[in-house]
Amino acid sequence: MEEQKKRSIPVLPWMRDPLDLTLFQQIPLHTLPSLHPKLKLSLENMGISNLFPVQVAVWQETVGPGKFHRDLCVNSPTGSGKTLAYALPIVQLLSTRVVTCLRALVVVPTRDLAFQVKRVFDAIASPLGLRVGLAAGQSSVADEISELVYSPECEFGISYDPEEVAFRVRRRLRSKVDILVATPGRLMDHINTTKGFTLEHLQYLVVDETDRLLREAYQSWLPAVLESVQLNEDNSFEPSDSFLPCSMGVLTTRRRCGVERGFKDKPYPRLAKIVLSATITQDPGRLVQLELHHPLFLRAGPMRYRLPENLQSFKLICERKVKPLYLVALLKSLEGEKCIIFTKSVESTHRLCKLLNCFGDLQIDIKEYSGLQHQRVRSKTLNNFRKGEFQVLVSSDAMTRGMDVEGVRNVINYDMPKYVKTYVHRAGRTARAGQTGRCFTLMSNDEVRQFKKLMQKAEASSCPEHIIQSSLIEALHSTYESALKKFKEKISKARKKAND
Ligand SMILES: Nc1ncnc2c1ncn2[C@@H]1O[C@H](COP(=O)(O)OP(=O)(O)OP(=O)(O)O)[C@@H](O)[C@H]1O
Repeated sequence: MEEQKKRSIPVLPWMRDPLDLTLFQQIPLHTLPSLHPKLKLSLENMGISNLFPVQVAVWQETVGPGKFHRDLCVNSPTGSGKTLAYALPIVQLLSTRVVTCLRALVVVPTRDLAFQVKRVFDAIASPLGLRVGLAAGQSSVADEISELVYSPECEFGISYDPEEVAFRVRRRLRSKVDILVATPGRLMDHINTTKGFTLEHLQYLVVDETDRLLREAYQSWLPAVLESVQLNEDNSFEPSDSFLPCSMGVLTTRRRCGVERGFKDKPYPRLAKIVLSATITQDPGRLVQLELHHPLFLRAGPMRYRLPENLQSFKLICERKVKPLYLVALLKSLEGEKCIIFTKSVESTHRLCKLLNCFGDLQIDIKEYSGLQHQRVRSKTLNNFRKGEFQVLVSSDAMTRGMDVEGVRNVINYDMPKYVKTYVHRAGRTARAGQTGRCFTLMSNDEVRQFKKLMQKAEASSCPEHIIQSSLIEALHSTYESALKKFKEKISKARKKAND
């Protein structure tokens, strides 16, 4: 009944006829004739020789024949290369810019994801002389401001007209960056309080992990951005793709023009948008907030949720009270392969990590990554995990969205996810970029049915049971007893310390 009700929720008309990404092939870089040579070189330096299907499709609709006449809504699996799918066309389209000002804004939900996306832009935009900024609370607001805006000296010569002087002062501050990667909170700080920070020249807006960003208002960042841009749209009307400085050092932005239905074919300048997620929302009420222009929906196949092609899913059935034993046995069998364990909450993450570290003979370096930790600690842990300094990360769902760590061979759901979206994002930390990967989900007998339903929504063709020999579990019992004792001692010591 509930399922039927959900199915009957209407979707927006443009979502009913998607462009199927599975019909696109990977293509070698040299077959893209318009690709900027420096961009091609940067990609080659990154070890990239082909573009993935989603990247080809977005390129065609932006730089290619589509010419960005429509906004794009992209629903493509985890690890399919969505970051480069938007970064490449934006960098190519900005490669002819003359003066630096903020032309592209990429909004992502978390700070670690913002660092990751900035790194991708840095690699391809810097060789073209484009500057990329970060507004994610990585440093103090003052430091961040100094990286984003500056005041050019003695630029306009002498003037005796007070109106002109006031105008010049207002316009004095300039952007240091062409592209900004931001989290909503810091973005709003800059919109509201940073002098000289302006979105008036913005031409491209990317909303990554759209469903997550639309789920929470985050200080109404989206209306604030659209409003700041619209203020300027009223003043700039000439359709052109170029960005020219005009007289007196003041910049005029010429946004891409579009032909909107209901506007009697009148072209008007607009902000071009790309919104993406592996689990895009279909909720019309949420999607309309994005004010997409004649949107084109790009989706991989007919299903709403799609798992990476080379992902294998397994279920591991055991009684609740012996779950830690099964987990330890599983970790031992994975023989030090890079692995992320997901739990249901930050508290569970902390406890499980502590408990695993009490297993003396496990000989696997295990670290915690959760919202309970200070951001600095979290980022350091993630960097060390990336570098391969330890093999197992125990994480809360802070890690699920977008994070790309090379070489993660296995994901373990210590706690079964409640929602298919959570499964998709957790499992998607492995089997990225066409690699193989496995996702194990621990569950008790009474959770099996619920898990089956969840997997059906994710179009998982099969999810066999992973069997762990009972002899292995029995052999672990005594180690578990002493680990548990050690764990309890540690917990009570920590409590005592906190109370002192
Ligand atoms: N054309 C390519 N060739 C080889 N590797 C690529 C290519 N494009 C992207 N990659 C790599 O694929 C991995 C996944 O890319 P990315 O993080 O953009 O995926 P995503 O679709 O955004 O995933 P998620 O939905 O989890 O955020 C990255 O390590 C990236 O470097």
